[in-house]
Amino acid sequence: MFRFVDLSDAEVDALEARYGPLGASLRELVDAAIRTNAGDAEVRDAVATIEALTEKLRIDQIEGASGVHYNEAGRSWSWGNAAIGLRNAVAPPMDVQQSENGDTYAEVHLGAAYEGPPGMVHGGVSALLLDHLMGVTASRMTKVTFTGTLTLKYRNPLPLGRVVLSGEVSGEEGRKVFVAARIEGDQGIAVEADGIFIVPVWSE
Ligand SMILES: CCCCCCCC(=O)SCCNC(=O)CCNC(=O)[C@H](O)C(C)(C)COP(=O)(O)OP(=O)(O)OC[C@H]1O[C@@H](n2cnc3c(N)ncnc32)[C@H](O)[C@@H]1OP(=O)(O)O
Repeated sequence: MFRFVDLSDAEVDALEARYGPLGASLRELVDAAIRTNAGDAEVRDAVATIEALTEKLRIDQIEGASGVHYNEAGRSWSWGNAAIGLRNAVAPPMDVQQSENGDTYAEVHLGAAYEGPPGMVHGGVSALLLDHLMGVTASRMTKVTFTGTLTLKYRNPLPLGRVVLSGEVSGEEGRKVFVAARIEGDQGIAVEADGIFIVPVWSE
């Protein structure tokens, strides 16, 4: 499930330097595709070019999904992750910062690809980002935790643009870790979340 890979941090850095720009270009492409007014000929041409690029990348592929990896130094990476995946154009990607006391923080720019109501962030996208940040908060990057229950209160619409997420552990009880978190935009808190994260019995 979590796969050990015999790579040094420098080797992981080199791979991230190779594939990171690919993910960034794809995000630009998604935004451009949503917002373009190009005509029939240009769009047909773009489709052919994209299909040719896809063929090129398909030449050498791994089996299945990207997975979660870690190395001997304890570094962990999940390049396909829907919230933080460096190589995943679906992911903003969110970069979760963790302070010494375990509290978490992330600042993300959500553009046209994350729209739900007009000009607003899709509620499911808020849930995705909160779930991930809260999972990191619960795990403190030292143990495996799975989302058991996530309760969301959508208090205000969240305009597209810069959003800030923050979270902290609010309690622990046996294998259950309770986490509180929120996501806010320029007009204040939009979504509040409470979660119960479980340390699975198999990971103990
Ligand atoms: C660092 C990377 C961060 C990534 C963050 C991403 C977050 C995610 O997306 S995780 C994926 C989504 N979640 C899942 O797929 C979880 C699916 N569910 C499962 O695998 C299991 O049901 C799991 C692991 C939650 C619990 O299984 P198990 O270890 O057998 O727990 P179990 O022994 O039944 O229960 C342990 C305790 O947790 C409680 N509990 C179990 N399930 C839940 C639940 N869904 N909600 C609340 N409490 C629960 C039980 O009541 C029990 O409490 P108590 O000790 O007080 O009796």
